[in-house]
Amino acid sequence: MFIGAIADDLTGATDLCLMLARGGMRVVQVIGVPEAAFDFGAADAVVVALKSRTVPKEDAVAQSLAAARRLLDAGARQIFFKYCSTFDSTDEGNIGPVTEALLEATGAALTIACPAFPANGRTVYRGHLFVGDLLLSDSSMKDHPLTPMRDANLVRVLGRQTALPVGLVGYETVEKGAGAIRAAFDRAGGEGLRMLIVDAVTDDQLRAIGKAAAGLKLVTGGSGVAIGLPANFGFQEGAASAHPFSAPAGRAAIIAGSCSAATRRQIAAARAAGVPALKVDPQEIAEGRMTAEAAARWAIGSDHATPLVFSSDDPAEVARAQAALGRDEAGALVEHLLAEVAVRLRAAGFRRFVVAGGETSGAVTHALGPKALAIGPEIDPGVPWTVSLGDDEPVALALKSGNFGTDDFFLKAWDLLR
Ligand SMILES: Nc1ncnc2c1ncn2[C@@H]1O[C@H](COP(=O)(O)OP(=O)(O)O)[C@@H](O)[C@H]1O
Ligand SMILES: O=C(O)[C@@H](O)C(=O)COP(=O)(O)O
Repeated sequence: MFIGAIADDLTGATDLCLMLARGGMRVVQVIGVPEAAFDFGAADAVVVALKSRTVPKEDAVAQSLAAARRLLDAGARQIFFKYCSTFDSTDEGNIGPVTEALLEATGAALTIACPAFPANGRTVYRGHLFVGDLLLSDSSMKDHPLTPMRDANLVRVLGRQTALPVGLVGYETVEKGAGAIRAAFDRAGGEGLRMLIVDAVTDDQLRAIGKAAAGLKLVTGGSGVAIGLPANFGFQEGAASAHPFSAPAGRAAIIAGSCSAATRRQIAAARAAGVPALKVDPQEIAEGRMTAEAAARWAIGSDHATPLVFSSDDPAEVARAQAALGRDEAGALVEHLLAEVAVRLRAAGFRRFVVAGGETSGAVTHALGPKALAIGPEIDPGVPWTVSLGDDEPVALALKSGNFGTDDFFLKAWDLLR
């Protein structure tokens, strides 16, 4: 194993797997901290998918450390901590505390933090994160149900999450290439800095950052900064690496718990194209007026190829549900219901699921119970099809990050399985 990665959510893990596979590596995604006896097979890179983005920071640190120990014991040469390309976190964490713990576990003096992912419009300039043309704090991420992002200055955001000194490697340095970037790392290390936000606006800059990071025991960021890492171990971008992929036959459904702008557009496009959709509302769930049994029965009874069950709503409605129920309770009610719907659908013969939302994907995947996922073809940047491994009843899962994918994602994803 060359790269051992820890991802703070399920969609982020598949996103990273896709990037490493495109870099020529054989990649396996493990669900949750693997047991000591877990057989990683011939994987060049293993991505452990946690659901640690919004849990209390102590839990996130404990889970991440347990995963890191397994990966280091299995021989991982470099540890990668994957978080969201929109730096989803709160002032408590979990990016800062987990990075601190992983620095200690790996014995690394210094690491980088780079969420840039130009293919999906995430760029970092002078330490500020942009989503498309907007600063993070002006983007729809300011209204995220669990991790509203209202400051685009990542040095400041990360600085609030850690007592360790945070610095910046600016655009002028990154432009000069890997040698200059490595020299900046050395200088920063000499000054006692421990975490460096790194500017990047293009894939070529990310490749240079990856090359400069060859000597770092710990790298942190979005999947974008992983673009240059496989080459450090002799792998070639584009080399055939994916597991042979074949999706199990069976019925299909779309399950959406993301309230992100892209997911809401995708739902609108699917409905406009005639996909039947059932909306589940947190207050109806809390009052027992909507149940998983009823939602699953609706999907099973549908004569459409890909019925859609969703909770996604606009910021005003999310705020209303949160005011009535509490933020975490509203989220948990929806996650549990959608996960149970998936379990009931599988029992009824459904074998193909598109799931929208990182927390939602975590809940659904944990409920379905696979231990690992094999990575299949790319639907859109950052979103591959996957198939569950070591499962009596394998399922094909497309775990879509809330803000990824074109508007027709829920319509076109199935074409790759035909
Ligand atoms: N209508 C709603 N009201 C309140 N919370 C909701 C609603 N729909 C979904 N949620 C919660 O919002 C969170 C969305 O997070 P996630 O699934 O990670 O999506 P994303 O990928 O867009 O971040 C989940 O915890 C989900 O249960
Ligand atoms: O880096 C990214 O943007 C994604 O891989 C990711 O982690 C997104 O998380 P969700 O939007 O919560 O799915």
